[in-house]
Amino acid sequence: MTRRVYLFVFELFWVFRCVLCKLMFRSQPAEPSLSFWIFWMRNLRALLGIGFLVSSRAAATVPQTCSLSSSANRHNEACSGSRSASTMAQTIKYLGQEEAQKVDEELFSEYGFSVDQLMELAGLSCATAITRAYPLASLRKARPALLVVCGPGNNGGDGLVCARHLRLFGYEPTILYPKRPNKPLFQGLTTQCEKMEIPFLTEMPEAEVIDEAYNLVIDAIFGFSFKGSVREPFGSILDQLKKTTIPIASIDIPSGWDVETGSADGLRPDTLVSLTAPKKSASLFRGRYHFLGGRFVPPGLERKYQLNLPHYPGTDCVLQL
Ligand SMILES: NC(=O)C1=CN([C@@H]2O[C@H](COP(=O)(O)OP(=O)(O)OC[C@H]3O[C@@H](n4cnc5c(N)ncnc54)[C@H](OP(=O)(O)O)[C@@H]3O)[C@@H](O)[C@H]2O)[C@H](O)CC1
Ligand SMILES: [K+]
Repeated sequence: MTRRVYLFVFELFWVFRCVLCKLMFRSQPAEPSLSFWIFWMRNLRALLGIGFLVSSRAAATVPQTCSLSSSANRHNEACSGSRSASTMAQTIKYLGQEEAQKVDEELFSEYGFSVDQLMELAGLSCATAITRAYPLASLRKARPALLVVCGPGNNGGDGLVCARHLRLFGYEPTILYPKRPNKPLFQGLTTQCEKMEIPFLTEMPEAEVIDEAYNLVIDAIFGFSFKGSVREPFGSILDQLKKTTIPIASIDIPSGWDVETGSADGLRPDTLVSLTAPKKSASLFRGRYHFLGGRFVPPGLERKYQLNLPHYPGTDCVLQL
């Protein structure tokens, strides 16, 4: 925060200096030159800086249920692209349900990707985001235990991949996978997790048991194809999750939320990892960490849907918005 204030003061000083120069020397050329554009871009940046400061202050007043770690922010500040990523978050397109499904279909039909390929990248992004927001050293329980709750669609598949990578990163995930599709892709992902010695629960524990046993819940129940009111067994599962007090990290959409309009009495995740591009309901997310993952969008597709994705720093597969 202090660093942001210094940056802001510096930028304000820079703009005043430019304005003064303009007034004294009237040096603006008749044809807009590069320096003219830089001058106005700087002005715009400082104005956005004001908005940024105001909004981060507002976010600091949102009540938090957990104070695990600020390392996600520290990582972000260490990355050269971090500040521009925060500013650019305002220009990223937030997708409606139909549009998200169209982008997804096009990735397979027009761009030649397979589901398991993208699921692997999506799940890896989610696991990486978890390591940023909840590093092993910050966990409060003696064991780095996490609960991953997986649903019947591809969001659940992302959860299985995420669990496998988290296991390799030194966490101890346990999976609840109550409705398993009869498809080779999901059967393979389940076998991989079993071979990684990740335990599977046979039923959803009570909220108090979850709070006692785990540091974090990863919500991979529903993604962008969720519709209508929640059917069992997921209604009871979500009821327990709403009662837990440990942080929840949701993959793509907080489960049970309408993809576009959210849910007034739904889950209140601490972290959201939006995949490909945030969905409309993500604008209602009030948790601490919003990440973008799924760094696989070809430029033609990004242009077609005007996604305005921010630049991921270096080789990172995830970016904090
Ligand atoms: N391009 C990308 O960004 C990628 C994202 N991925 C992930 O995929 C999901 C979207 O996956 P999809 O399978 O289309 O949808 P869901 O995961 O949301 O699951 C749909 C199933 O959920 C059940 N469902 C739907 N509504 C309800 C309800 N009201 N109550 C209970 N159950 C519900 C339904 O299953 P049934 O068996 O009951 O028919 C749906 O079939 C996206 O969000 C990302 O996480 C990919 O991994 C990679 C590409
Ligand atoms: K989810």
